[in-house]
Amino acid sequence: MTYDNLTLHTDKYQINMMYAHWIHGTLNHKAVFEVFFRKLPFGNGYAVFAGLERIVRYVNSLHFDDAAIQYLSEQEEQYDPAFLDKLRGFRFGGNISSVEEGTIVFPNEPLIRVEATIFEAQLLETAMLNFMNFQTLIATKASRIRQVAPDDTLMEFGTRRAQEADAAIWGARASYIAGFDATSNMRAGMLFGIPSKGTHAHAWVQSNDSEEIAFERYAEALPNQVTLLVDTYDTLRSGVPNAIKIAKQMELKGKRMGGIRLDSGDLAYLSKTARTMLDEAGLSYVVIVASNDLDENIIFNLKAQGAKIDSWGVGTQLITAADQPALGGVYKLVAREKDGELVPVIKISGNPEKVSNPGRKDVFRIVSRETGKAVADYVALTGENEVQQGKKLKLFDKVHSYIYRYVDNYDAKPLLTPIFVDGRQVYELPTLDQIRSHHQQQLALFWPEYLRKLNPAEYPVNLSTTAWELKMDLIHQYQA
Ligand SMILES: Nc1ncnc2c1ncn2[C@@H]1O[C@H](COP(=O)(O)OP(=O)(O)OP(=O)(O)O)[C@@H](O)[C@H]1O
Ligand SMILES: O=P(O)(O)OC[C@H]1O[C@H](OP(=O)(O)OP(=O)(O)O)[C@H](O)[C@@H]1O
Ligand SMILES: O=C(O)c1cccnc1
Repeated sequence: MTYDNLTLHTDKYQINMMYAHWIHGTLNHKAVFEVFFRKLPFGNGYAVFAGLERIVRYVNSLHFDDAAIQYLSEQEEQYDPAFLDKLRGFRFGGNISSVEEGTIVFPNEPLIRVEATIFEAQLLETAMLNFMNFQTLIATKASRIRQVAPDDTLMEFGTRRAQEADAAIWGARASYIAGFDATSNMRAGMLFGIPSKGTHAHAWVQSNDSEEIAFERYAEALPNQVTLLVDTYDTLRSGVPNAIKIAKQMELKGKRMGGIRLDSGDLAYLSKTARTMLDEAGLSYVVIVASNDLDENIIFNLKAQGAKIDSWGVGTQLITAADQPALGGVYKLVAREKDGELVPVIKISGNPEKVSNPGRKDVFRIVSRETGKAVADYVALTGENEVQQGKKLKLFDKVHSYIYRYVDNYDAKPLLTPIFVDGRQVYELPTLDQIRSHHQQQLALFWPEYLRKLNPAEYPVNLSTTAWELKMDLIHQYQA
């Protein structure tokens, strides 16, 4: 069965809560939800926000079609048929603001804000988190890999190991946002305009009578772009010498071999030796590609060992974010309509880190006018004007509030951009290349201490005094 409508791509409890609001006549009460995560993945110092394009497409496409209504009518909840009629007319009519894709983001700041009827806002939670959590996770992983190989070619090779087809293509896109150069996935290439690249598999060599014949025939078929996999039988004794032979034959025809690929064994030793062999044969233009369960740590290590690798194919570890396979982004109610007014709400938890920040908020990146570098992100309640007016701000530690400093002479860049207003898309989706360059500009805003891969400095995300006081007031109210 193929069924592309994502409206039921939600948890049942959302539908049940919508139903309960409908039953009690509270469905049109206004609600404000915010998306944020509490902990950075991979021990990284930042995350790379991604997923917005998918969210925009999803919100625009929301509608309960006949098949969805039929399915809902068969549930053990026995929803009232009048509720199902209500769903038939469902369209998202609220506001969504979001951080733009490629933006560097941090824990405990609002990344997406949804303001709508509780009925509408509740439906969106699951799918939005699904898209944002996965794509942000993969973009962050890709960014770490880019950091250790700033000048090399990075190819995303993960489709065969990805958690199914959507993860493969949206993961390829997230990797490209964060600085990968290409993907092996042709569908991702076609859908998103990501450059696609490929070498060949061991099967190509095995399906020919010899390695040399395999190389010759491959180079004949693809004379303008050929990278030969040299490790099927014996990398240094057979693969590299055969590749050199073919490269020389290509030169006679006025062609140049692209590269060789190493996919097993000691990649540092093999690449250095292969580089020497190629150079001695006058083939310094032939690049060395490596693959085989690579991640940022192995690549960093290989570079430290002096490996002569120009191009990296990274699959499993990237597309599955193997060392941390989920980002814990959440969708929390921060304000609701009560007696016709929007009032802030809080979620109390035994774990102090999980107590939510109440109230409808905005987030600003405070950039020093002296250095051009980001100083802190500042989370303020909507309507607080100090930050927009460039007034002196008090930045205090959220755990030890007696530790504080002041900033002035800054630019405050709002991170949340209006995407939907009254259900209408007001944001023009940028091209993928615009998103990539936005990401590069974002990186340039931060001191390297926040960006380093190992034990990065913690970038401050500060609550405004007013937002902090609101939180304390609500905590005290609940305790009383
Ligand atoms: N010089 C090196 N330093 C650190 N790690 C390396 C080095 N060379 C290769 N690796 C990594 O070591 C891991 C283990 O390689 P493994 O021994 O499985 O490769 P292999 O010999 O190709 O085996 P297989 O054929 O099963 O892939 C891989 O993730 C690979 O990227
Ligand atoms: O190692 P990853 O980072 O996941 O990158 C993708 C892997 O997929 C291929 O191996 P596979 O054994 O599936 O096929 P092959 O015959 O082409 O080597 C390729 O050779 C890479 O090793
Ligand atoms: O093109 C390649 O070399 C490739 C593509 C996908 C997976 N492994 C390798």
